[in-house]
Amino acid sequence: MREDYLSGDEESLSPKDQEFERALRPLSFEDFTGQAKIVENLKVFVLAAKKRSEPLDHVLLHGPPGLGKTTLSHIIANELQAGIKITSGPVLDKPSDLAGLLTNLEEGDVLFIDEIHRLNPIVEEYLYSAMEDFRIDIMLDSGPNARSVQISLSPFTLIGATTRSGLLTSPLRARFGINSRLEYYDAKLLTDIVSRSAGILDTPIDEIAAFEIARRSRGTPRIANMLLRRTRDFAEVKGDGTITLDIAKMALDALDVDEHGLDEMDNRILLTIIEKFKGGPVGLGTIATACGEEAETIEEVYEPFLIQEGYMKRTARGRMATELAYKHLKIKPAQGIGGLFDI
Ligand SMILES: Nc1ncnc2c1ncn2[C@@H]1O[C@H](COP(=O)(O)OP(=O)(O)OP(=O)(O)O)[C@@H](O)[C@H]1O
Ligand SMILES: [Mg+2]
Repeated sequence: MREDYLSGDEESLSPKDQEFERALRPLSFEDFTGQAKIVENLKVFVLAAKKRSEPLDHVLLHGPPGLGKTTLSHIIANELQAGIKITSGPVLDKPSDLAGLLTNLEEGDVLFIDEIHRLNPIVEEYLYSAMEDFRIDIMLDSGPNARSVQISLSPFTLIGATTRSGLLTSPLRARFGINSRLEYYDAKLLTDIVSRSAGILDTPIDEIAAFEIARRSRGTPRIANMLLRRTRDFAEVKGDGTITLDIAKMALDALDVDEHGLDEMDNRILLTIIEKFKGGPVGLGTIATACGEEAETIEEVYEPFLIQEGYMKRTARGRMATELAYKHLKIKPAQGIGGLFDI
């Protein structure tokens, strides 16, 4: 279940979930909690661009799923009072798809390309001149009649979002004037997000219950909102509608979110490294096969959080479980490994 809302794929969400996401999505910088430095900078750049009546520099937003890349892109367009056209890397199959979108942009509009690391390389080449000089050269006809026509574009802002900035080519990356990495949220910020969302949903929630949901949300607003929603179901069925600490704990346990906010797959990954590979180092592909999960998903979704929280390490020879992982799973390191840690 967790994977459904970890993947940002709107299409993978049920219509009810989509409606829910839309209702809770902040629409202005003021509503957007956290990522303070990024937001402060963006506010300045947006204001400056508006003052000069120029389009905002191209923006690259990267970081793990569910931290607010799509949300921020919409906010930037709103704050610029500009139109936004939305597409994604895999959808732009041919240069003509891109050309169609670009020629329809009005001055100052935002073009949002999600999953920009998955652009077809040929399409990407066309994007370079569009980003740099606001023009594209299109080939008309082929064979002896082939000729290239230059089309001028209205100055626009490209916002690219990616969970895998490491996969971007350097020429593409170099063309973004603003490059921001979103970080996981701390429990305090997520408590504010949960409280705000509960307010929008008209669900009474105790502050301490909001904190409990927040601290078990893997540092991720999308997860915090989804856990809030499921918890609200428990409050309505098992309680009087108010989310109390007891209700929150009951719901989170029922959803297999452990005391530290790690979910079933997080724990399976750690357990696999420890039990099957003596704590590592072990390669990502091997872990993936043993866990029955895609290597890409582990690298993009699970691993960043496990590393940030100190459960896992990346070394030149592969992934290793840390002392904290052993403690968390209440496993004593085997002889020879135990010397590494002081448990
Ligand atoms: N800073 C925030 N304050 C309040 N809510 C937020 C914030 N960031 C994200 N959210 C909520 O979390 C949900 C997920 O955010 P969003 O879709 O922008 O993530 P994303 O980074 O684009 O994820 P993905 O990489 O999966 O596309 C949004 O619907 C929004 O309601
Ligand atoms: Mg997104």
